[in-house]
Amino acid sequence: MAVLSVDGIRLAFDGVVAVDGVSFEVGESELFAIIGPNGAGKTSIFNVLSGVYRPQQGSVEFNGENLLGLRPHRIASRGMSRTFQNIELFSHLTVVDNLMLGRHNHMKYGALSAFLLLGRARDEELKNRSAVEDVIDFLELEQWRRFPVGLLPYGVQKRVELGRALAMEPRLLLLDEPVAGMNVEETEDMARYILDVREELGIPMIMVEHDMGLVMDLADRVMVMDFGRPIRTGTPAEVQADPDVIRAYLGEQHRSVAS
Ligand SMILES: Nc1ncnc2c1ncn2[C@@H]1O[C@H](COP(=O)(O)OP(=O)(O)OP(=O)(O)O)[C@@H](O)[C@H]1O
Repeated sequence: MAVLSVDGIRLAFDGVVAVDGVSFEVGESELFAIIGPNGAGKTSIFNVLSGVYRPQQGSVEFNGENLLGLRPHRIASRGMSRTFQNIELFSHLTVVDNLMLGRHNHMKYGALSAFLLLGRARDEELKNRSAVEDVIDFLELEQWRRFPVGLLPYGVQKRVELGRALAMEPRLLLLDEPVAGMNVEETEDMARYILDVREELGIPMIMVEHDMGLVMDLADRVMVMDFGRPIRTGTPAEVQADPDVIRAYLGEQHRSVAS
């Protein structure tokens, strides 16, 4: 069954068509990748899914519910969680505190009650702390937990951002260029964590990424975009063999990936 169904999305800004005729589905536990050259419309799709932009046409259903018109925080509270191309963490706060902020959707009680540890607020605080500890274990962040995020190596900061998204206990995870700017070792580490998210946590994901090796290794299916339109959706093998894709986008990269 599809977790997410996107049908016929069109998004334009004052005559500039960012996305047109985009339809796709993401299944349970599926890792769905969106690729395409700069300006192809990938980030715009994420912005439509997370409620930042409202498309002029089309529909988005998440677990059977229409999302169009909902504000970003409402969509997040339904279980759609996102990481960003440029890290969006509080650099002066520690790893633990940044992860706790990822729990805000699960917080009903105010900071004062939590501080005073009153009744249900205390139970909630304990539950949130325990969820954050699970994320720290899962992403092997123990040694960094008390460091301000801004002092950490870049690859670890990206991992903390994934952690913040996981702390929300998402039902769908949107990863916007999770390995951008990483060296080979950091990329391999991140690839392993992404696979663990799918295999151990069973969370479906949509990944926008320029690293073709990573996409072709990890994704179950890939949608290739060009000038705002999808030109092919299929398995990595199908996409890499498609003459339109090779012509429009992969070119030399395809041959080096395939060889
Ligand atoms: N807020 C906006 N106002 C006007 N035009 C926009 C806006 N956001 C995106 N666009 C345009 O929409 C098109 C698609 O942009 P988008 O950022 O979605 O592409 P992308 O595939 O994510 O690119 P990249 O790989 O560089 O991140 C581009 O022509 C871009 O200039």
